Amino acid sequence: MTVSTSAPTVRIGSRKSQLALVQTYWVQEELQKHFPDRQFDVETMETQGDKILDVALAKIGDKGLFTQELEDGMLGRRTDLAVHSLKDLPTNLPAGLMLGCVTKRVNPADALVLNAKHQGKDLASLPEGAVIGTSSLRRLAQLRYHFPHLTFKDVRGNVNTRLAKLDSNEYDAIILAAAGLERLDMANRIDQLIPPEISLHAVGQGALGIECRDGDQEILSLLKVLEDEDSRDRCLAERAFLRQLEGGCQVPIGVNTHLDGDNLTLTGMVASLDGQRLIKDTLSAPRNEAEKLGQDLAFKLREQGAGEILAEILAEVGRG
Ligand SMILES: NCc1[nH]cc(CCC(=O)O)c1CC(=O)O
Repeated sequence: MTVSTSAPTVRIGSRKSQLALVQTYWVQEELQKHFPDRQFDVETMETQGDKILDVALAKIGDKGLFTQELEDGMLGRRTDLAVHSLKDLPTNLPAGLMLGCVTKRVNPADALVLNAKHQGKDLASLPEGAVIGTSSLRRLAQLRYHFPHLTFKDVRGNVNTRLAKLDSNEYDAIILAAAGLERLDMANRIDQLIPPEISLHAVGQGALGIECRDGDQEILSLLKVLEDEDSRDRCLAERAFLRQLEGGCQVPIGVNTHLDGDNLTLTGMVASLDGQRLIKDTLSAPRNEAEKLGQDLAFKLREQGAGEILAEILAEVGRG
């Protein structure tokens, strides 16, 4: 005789933006496919980052702006896991929570999206003074360094809002993550994929990070089916690099990683806001030392002056 025990419903927290929902429904569907006897519900929440749209992101800093309400849900046991774009998940999580899973990464590169009047152009061939929309200090610093003929202007809002501003001629072009456009089925809007020699991507860009209560074995065993080991090891190295450098505010830090068998290579850079100075280096290590690799590269960049650049930015942006 079998006793039927009905396992509790698994509650998944998500932001409400279209991209967040696409990502969360994908996770829900995958979990449902692997565990047809379990029930998976989605609970949407609005985060601070969704509400504050009139202040430049760089000025707000990055203390869980897009994650805190979702984290409160898990700590208060109203939800069991939260789906994030990994790049929005701070490298230090609140006590009681952990990064439970990193999913298979899609293209981590940034993409140039042009206003229709510039069709066929790229970053190098855009006219002098063309206005590029980006709210990321990382994109700003690297693109200024390589393309001093361009001008840059902050752009906020979700992906659809930013595209609407571009199309209404507020900008000549904007920079977005290729991953977000792909997931929203708008890869056709990509005019140029920006190669790593020009701009290193954000830590964790293109992967989803699933957060859960620390040591929640039941949820962790479900999440195992979504884990991609290559993406995880690359992202762990990237996150350790950022954690070791970060002074508590959003700073121009970019990375690139690749795996060659078990050998993991990490390239990282720190740039000044004016794009005048850019410190960049590369290190490799066995993949099972991913986090140590990230830390070691951070120390290497500090030896080359990254600390001074970061201190200047902290002073400039006015937060610690
Ligand atoms: N901070 C916004 C954000 N967070 C994640 C993505 C895109 C998806 C990803 O990088 O995984 C975006 C939009 C963008 O940068 O264009």
